[in-house]
Amino acid sequence: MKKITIAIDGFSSCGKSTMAKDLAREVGYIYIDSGAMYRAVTLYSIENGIFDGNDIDTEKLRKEIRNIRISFRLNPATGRPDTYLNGVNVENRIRTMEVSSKVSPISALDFVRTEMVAQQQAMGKEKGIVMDGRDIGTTVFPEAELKIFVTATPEIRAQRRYDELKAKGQEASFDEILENVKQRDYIDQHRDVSPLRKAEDALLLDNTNLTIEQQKEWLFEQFNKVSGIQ
Ligand SMILES: Nc1ncnc2c1ncn2[C@@H]1O[C@H](COP(=O)(O)OP(=O)(O)OP(=O)(O)O)[C@@H](O)[C@H]1O
Ligand SMILES: Nc1ccn([C@@H]2O[C@H](COP(=O)(O)O)[C@@H](O)[C@H]2O)c(=O)n1
Repeated sequence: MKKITIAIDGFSSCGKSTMAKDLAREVGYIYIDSGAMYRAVTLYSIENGIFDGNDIDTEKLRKEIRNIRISFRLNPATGRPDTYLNGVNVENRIRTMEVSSKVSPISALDFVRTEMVAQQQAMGKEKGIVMDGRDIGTTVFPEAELKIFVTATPEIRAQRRYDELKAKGQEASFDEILENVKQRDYIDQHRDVSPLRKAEDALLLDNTNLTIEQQKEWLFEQFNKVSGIQ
């Protein structure tokens, strides 16, 4: 069967990567978490003096952006890809609240997006890829054969993230997570370059009242419909 490109976009913490990873594993496609790439640039910026409080030294980052290499390698223990920043595994460090609170302003910078989109398009040039993010169906792969746009209420998304952090034994505040989810949604939707929006030809999935199993089943159905006619 001919391989296709699958773009899964949507609001923060709504289950995009959960669906994308499951589908990619089942059908033998590559899975790329594009949000992890923006998070890695943010971590680099925090650790290399690009932030002064919340102020960003954009000129310094502009000079250094071409030297920021992001890659993914399968972690045999989790069966999922870990994120590497210039060869170092940063999977855990990019998931902190500090990175979450600084990532949206970094990802609004045009030169950051140009570099990330180029790296993402290179990763997907052979097709057979599931990529999730905010602009995959609109900018990175506008020709993707299957596009999904996922949403759920902010409260349910914050609750899911809160439960996840608690299950990992990490300190978490529901209110802080909810505020971060809402803030990122706002910045992501209102930035000038590639704002978060549903591509006209994307299928809308509101998974507020769906279980992980139900949304997985729905995605498989869409995949089978589209890949069957390629
Ligand atoms: N339908 C669902 N019901 C309950 N929990 C879910 C559902 N879908 C995903 N989750 C859980 O919600 C949390 C967030 O999911 P996930 O990381 O897949 O979201 P995301 O959209 O990729 O987030 P981000 O925007 O931060 O990359 C995870 O703990 C996941 O297990
Ligand atoms: N294609 C994308 C993906 C992500 N972003 C930005 O990164 C932030 C973190 O992404 P998560 O998927 O890990 O939540 C997100 O809030 C966006 O600001 C992006 O701009 N484009």
